[in-house]
Amino acid sequence: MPDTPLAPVIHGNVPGSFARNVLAERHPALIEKVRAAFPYGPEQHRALDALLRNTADGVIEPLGEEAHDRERWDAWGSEWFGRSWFDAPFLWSESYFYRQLLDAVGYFAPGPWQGIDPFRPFKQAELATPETDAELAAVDRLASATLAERERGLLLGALWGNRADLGFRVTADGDEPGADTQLVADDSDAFWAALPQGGEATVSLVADNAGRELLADLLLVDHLLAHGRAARVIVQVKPYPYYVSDAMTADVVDCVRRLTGPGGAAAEAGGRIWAAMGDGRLVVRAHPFSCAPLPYTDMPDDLRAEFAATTLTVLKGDLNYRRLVGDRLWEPTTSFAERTTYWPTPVVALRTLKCDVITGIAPSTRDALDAAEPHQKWRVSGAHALVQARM
Ligand SMILES: O=P(O)(O)OC[C@@]1(O)O[C@H](CO)[C@@H](O)[C@@H]1O
Repeated sequence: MPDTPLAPVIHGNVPGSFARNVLAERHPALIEKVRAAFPYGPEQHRALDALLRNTADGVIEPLGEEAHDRERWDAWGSEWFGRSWFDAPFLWSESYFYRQLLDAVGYFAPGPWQGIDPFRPFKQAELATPETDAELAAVDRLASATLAERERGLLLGALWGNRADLGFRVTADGDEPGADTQLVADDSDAFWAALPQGGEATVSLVADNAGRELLADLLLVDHLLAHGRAARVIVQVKPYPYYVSDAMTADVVDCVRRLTGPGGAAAEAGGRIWAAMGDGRLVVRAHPFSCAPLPYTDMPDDLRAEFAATTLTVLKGDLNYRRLVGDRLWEPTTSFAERTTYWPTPVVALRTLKCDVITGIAPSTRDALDAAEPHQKWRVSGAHALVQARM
């Protein structure tokens, strides 16, 4: 790791902060949303009530003795047990909240609710929206564009798809990106240059949200494979439901089926993706560390080796960005390249800005954003996005 002085780790105990708002507002709202989405029984209602009370003013409890991943969570941060949710590092407390929510709804326990994704109704609803129809129809228009336009459109589609995360929507104002959307950094030329046609590259894509974001990601992946910019793509998803809409293998399946449905260019892409999964050019992986409450600097050797065996890694979304550069209050001009030197391949981040963490922007960009938006709202509003590369 380079010499950049470390910025403070983000905690949820700072009044008025984004992190505190997530713990105090977003999580309770999410519990109620999940509760309303399923005909859960009394046991689950009691557990959800308990979680609601606990996150507000209780202390963090360890997982039950029977939990299959108790040891793992002990290793990932048993020092936070017995403390307030607000005093633990934000990344840790948020991740653990999702783990506890799964316990409350019986996701891991043997029984009828085992394996029922509490976020599935929201993910599915998104795949059925008119906006999704419109996006798939737009793939036809892209097919007749020049190659450069098509590549720009596919990359921006995957980028802005990240605004659609369902956790963000629990508390965000407004739904769709507005006209004021803009890129605060754009290294997309470096991304394409790293993947020349016929270069036999293997690309790792660390996915973020299911639904529209994943559809756009898969269309980008299809393009990389179909145009010889990659010979193989490994898509990393989550092994269990996480951060509301994070993609799992089931969501990849839903998206591929959705793509193949409507006909036209999207369906052709869906057919190619299906075939690529069949012959191993597109591989889906779900490593347990994908749901770890830790930065990627702590990734285990086996996962590091998986990434190291590839040509380039693309990390999607806000949470992956936090884990990539560290969940800290960086000065926005902190070097992205320095923060990511530890990553075993060249790395590209595609994210919309929905939390306090930001690195790698020019001083003039920071100054313009600070001047335009009081209280640095640009960091969290989802109205801005970036493509950052370290080659
Ligand atoms: O990773 P994603 O889906 O782009 O965003 C996740 C998110 O909505 O959740 C976190 C706060 O709860 C932030 O990192 C971000 O706002």
